[in-house]
Amino acid sequence: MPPHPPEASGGGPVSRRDGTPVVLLLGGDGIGPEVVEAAAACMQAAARRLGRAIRLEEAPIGGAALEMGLPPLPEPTLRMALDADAVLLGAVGGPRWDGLPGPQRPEAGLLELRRQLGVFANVRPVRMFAGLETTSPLRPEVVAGTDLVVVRELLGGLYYGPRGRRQGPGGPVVFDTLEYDQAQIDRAARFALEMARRRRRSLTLVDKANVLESSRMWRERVQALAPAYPDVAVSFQYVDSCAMRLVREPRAFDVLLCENMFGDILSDEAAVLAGSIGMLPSASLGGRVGLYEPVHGSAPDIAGRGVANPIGAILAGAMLLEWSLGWRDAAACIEAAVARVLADGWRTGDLVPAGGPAPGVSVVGTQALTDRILAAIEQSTPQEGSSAPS
Ligand SMILES: NC(=O)c1ccc[n+]([C@@H]2O[C@H](COP(=O)([O-])OP(=O)(O)OC[C@H]3O[C@@H](n4cnc5c(N)ncnc54)[C@H](O)[C@@H]3O)[C@@H](O)[C@H]2O)c1
Ligand SMILES: CC(C)[C@H](C(=O)O)[C@@H](O)C(=O)O
Ligand SMILES: [Mg+2]
Repeated sequence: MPPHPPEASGGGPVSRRDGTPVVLLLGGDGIGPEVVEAAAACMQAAARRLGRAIRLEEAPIGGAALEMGLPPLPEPTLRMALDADAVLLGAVGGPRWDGLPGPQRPEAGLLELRRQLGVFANVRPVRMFAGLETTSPLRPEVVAGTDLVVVRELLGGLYYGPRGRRQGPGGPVVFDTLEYDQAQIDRAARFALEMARRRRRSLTLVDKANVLESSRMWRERVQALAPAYPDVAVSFQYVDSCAMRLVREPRAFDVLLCENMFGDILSDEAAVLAGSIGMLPSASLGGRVGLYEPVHGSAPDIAGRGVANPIGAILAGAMLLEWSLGWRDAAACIEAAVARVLADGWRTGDLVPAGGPAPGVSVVGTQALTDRILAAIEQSTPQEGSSAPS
């Protein structure tokens, strides 16, 4: 699925013309296009199973755009994203572009896209699927039953604060600034409290309030907002000890609310609880258009080999159907198909533990695993009570 110039697609919010939702696919770099192709096929199959349709468009971003002589977020790509009903992105970045200055790097395209879409709440569910317990390097009895969500603030903190270098009296000086205004904290905190209310009603604010002024303000604001959510148990945990507790007793957590950088780091750590980083999806919400991504990156070490785990992207596609299109039934269809295929023993290589695959497990590539999931979607029984708009 090579990206093509956005102009070629005709553009425009087709959903607003004929009722068919438009999903913009941004494959990006490395394994990004491989896993987005798998996720797009699953979204289409689930929609078809339920008698609906999606219109897919494609555009370049990141290194793929740079290779076309375009900036990392080309203007037509941004326009198509703003006009779409939802955006599914693979990953951006890779060693080929690591020498570029910050604003020209592929990653700058993704950060600008998030900012332009206004998606301040990044939801990263971490769930251990039944049957995968022995794939984690952690003990099965530790990871079994893990079911938590990292809510990562996505548009503030070190990622977007002033940064730079200057000459100081004793030599070069470098700075990155961690800055939040109260409104940014409040909207993320309310989002996480609402999410906790719909889950097991437990929220942990992850911070470094023993050192950072920013963290002290996050605590104050969560304490100020919590009384409006008397059904949610709110607790506070320093990020360093949270990193330890996450791998020691993951079932202690329900919703983890993090500022931007803490959430980035802890969600990659939490991937170990799900067996592999290739398993984790994410949804970036709260803005004009939802942005959905697997949590992993472009994995240059395995790109082009057809071995990437597509499940994180496929589950991100399911989140897209639920959160942006309101198709809970189609999302459930994909989630059940993934669970079924894993329970039947199908795995990509990243889910094989150091000692080798267990009896009954078959290790396959991206396409073969996707084909199994597609077959399971096609064989599924659509659930009652569709949440689809009629
Ligand atoms: N959202 C994004 O676009 C995003 C996220 C993270 C990193 N990146 C970029 O990706 C590049 C590589 O970063 P990295 O190596 O630190 O992280 P990474 O997530 O790409 O890879 C880390 C390790 O996990 C493995 N892995 C990742 N996804 C996998 C999958 N689906 N199936 C099987 N194995 C998988 C990789 O092979 C690698 O060994 C960098 O340029 C980075 O900036 C982009
Ligand atoms: C590629 C990078 C900018 C990105 C981030 O740090 O947000 C990635 O690590 C992620 O987790 O989506
Ligand atoms: Mg990350």
